[in-house]
Amino acid sequence: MTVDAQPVTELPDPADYGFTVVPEEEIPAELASLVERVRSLMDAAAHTEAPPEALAAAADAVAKAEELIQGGRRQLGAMVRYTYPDGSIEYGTITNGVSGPVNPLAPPLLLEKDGEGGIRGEVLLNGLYQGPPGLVHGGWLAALLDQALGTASSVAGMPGLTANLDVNYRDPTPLNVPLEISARVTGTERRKVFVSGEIRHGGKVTAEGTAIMVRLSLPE
Ligand SMILES: CCCCC/C=C\C/C=C\C/C=C\C/C=C\CCCC(=O)SCCNC(=O)CCNC(=O)[C@H](O)C(C)(C)COP(=O)(O)OP(=O)(O)OC[C@H]1O[C@@H](n2cnc3c(N)ncnc32)[C@H](O)[C@@H]1OP(=O)(O)O
Repeated sequence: MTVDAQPVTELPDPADYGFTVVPEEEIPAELASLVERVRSLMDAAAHTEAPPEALAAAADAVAKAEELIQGGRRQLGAMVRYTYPDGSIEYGTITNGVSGPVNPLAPPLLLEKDGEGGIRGEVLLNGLYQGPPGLVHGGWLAALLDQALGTASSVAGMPGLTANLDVNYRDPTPLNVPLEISARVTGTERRKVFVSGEIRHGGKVTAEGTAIMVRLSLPE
């Protein structure tokens, strides 16, 4: 396979393209804690069997909480800048639906470099991500793989968009247990970056995927 999709030495800075960039370490602790609280609230709301009066009182309290944080809304495409322990930098959308640090919908997914050119991470999916009883929804597994595959391409210096994603489900993936995610670049051809990755539970692959990421072609 030819190697034309050369890694760039420095990632493009989204600020040069008009996006707000928030360094991860500058996300207020109070916001992180609110997001965690909302995640927990979503799980509680999805599973509650509390009586109607309690539900009505809870809805009122949530409406009040929402009022408190209105006014001042972040730019839709705002990005977060992560600095890895080796000093290298990575960008993501701050509200990314799979890994955005301020998005309560995103399961807390932290991806780090695996020391061999790829990335790895751990995630625990609760009942909010359920498909079949007790099992993770296949769409969420595909989303997690997509994110990991995109990040693998990006940390290799070749950020891009997913053109094609191919997922195989090998074994049911249980809820409420730690899952391991890994991904790496396997080849390049012109702007195409080929990536592969897996989700494992207890060392066993439950879902695996490959993708073709097409490197961003940015205006000069
Ligand atoms: C703006 C500044 C920002 C700076 C950012 C800095 C840093 C990083 C930022 C972000 C990236 C980091 C992490 C992202 C992590 C995760 C995100 C998850 C991933 C996603 O959630 S992402 C959303 C879903 N994704 C889409 O929304 C894509 C919609 N789509 C398109 O936007 C176009 O379709 C595109 C761009 C894909 C290609 O369009 P294009 O015009 O640029 O290129 P073109 O068509 O010429 O294709 C070039 C070569 O790819 C081959 N090719 C094309 N399509 C193919 C296919 N389907 N299957 C097999 N091969 C295919 C061609 O055959 C040709 O190959 P060949 O060289 O052999 O001829």
